[in-house]
Amino acid sequence: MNLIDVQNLHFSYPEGIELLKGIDLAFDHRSTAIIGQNGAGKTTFVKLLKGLLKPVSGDILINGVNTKEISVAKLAAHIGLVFQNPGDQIFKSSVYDEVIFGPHNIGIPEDEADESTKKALIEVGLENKVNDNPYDLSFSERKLISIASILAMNTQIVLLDEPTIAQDDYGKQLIQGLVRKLEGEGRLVISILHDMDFVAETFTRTLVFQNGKVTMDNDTKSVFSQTEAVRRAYLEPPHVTQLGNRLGYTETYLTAEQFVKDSLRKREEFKQ
Ligand SMILES: Nc1ncnc2c1ncn2[C@@H]1O[C@H](COP(=O)(O)OP(=O)(O)OP(=O)(O)O)[C@@H](O)[C@H]1O
Repeated sequence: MNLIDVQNLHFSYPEGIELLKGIDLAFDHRSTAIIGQNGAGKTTFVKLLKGLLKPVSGDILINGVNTKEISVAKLAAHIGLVFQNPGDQIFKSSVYDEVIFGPHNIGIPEDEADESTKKALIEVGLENKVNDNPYDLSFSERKLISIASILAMNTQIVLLDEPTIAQDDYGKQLIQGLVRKLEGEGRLVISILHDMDFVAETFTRTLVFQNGKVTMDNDTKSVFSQTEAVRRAYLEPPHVTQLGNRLGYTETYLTAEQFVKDSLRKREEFKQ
C-alpha cells in the first residue's frame, strides 16, 4: 500500500480561483521535493495532505485512510508538518516544553515522550538549549525546534515547508542528514523547497507544480536533465547542473563531488 494516495484532487479557497486542478499522485517512502514558482499551490497541497484543508473534490488517502473521514488530531499520529514560519508553530516558553507538546498531544506515554524529545533535540543539535525560551533563539534555531517537534512524534510521514530558509551550511547539512536518515528508515519526507542545489543533493524524487498541475514527476536527476522543461516552470536548474551544461557535458550533475570527479577523469583521459 502507498503511504499517500492523491486522487483527482481539486482545490480552491473560497472566492479564489481553482488552485489545484486534478492532481493524481502516489507516494512511497522515497524522499520527495516539491518545487514550483511562488503561488503554485505547494503550501496549500501539503496542508491538504496534513488534513488542515479538505479537498473541494477528489480524495487523499493517508495509509489508506481518507482525510475526509479522520480528524486532524487522529491524523497527527501519522503525518507531521513543519511550517514555513516557526512562529506559526511555536507557542511554549521553553524548548523542551515546545518539543514534547507534540508527543503528548498524540498520546505517547510520558517516558517515551521524554526519550523521543531528548533524541530529537540531539538530532537537531539543540540538546544544550532545552531550558531556553524559543524566542531568545535565532530564527534558524527556531526552525530547528519546529523540526525537532515533528521528529519527536515519530510519524511515518514528515512534511517540511521550506526547511532550509535562513539555514547556514551547518543547518543545511544537518537537515540533509535527517532527510536521508528518515528515508533510510522507510519514512516518507516530502519537502517544499526553492533551493535547487539542496533539492539536487538531497532528494530522491522531485515533483514540479505549475498552473495547478504536477507537470514533472520523476527521480531528481531525470527532472533536472530536462533543463528546458524546468525553465518553462520558471525554475533555475541547480548551479552544478548549469555548469555541466555550459561546458557541454552530456551527464546531468547533481553534486559538486560528482562534477569534480568526472572533470578530473576527463582531464586524465585527455592527457593520454
Ligand atoms: N487562506 C487563504 N485564502 C485565500 N487564498 C490563499 C490562502 N492561502 C494561500 N492563498 C493563495 O493561494 C495561492 C497559492 O498559495 P500557496 O501558499 O499554496 O503557494 P506556494 O506555491 O506555496 O507559494 P510560495 O512558494 O510563495 O510559498 C496564492 O495565490 C495565495 O495567495
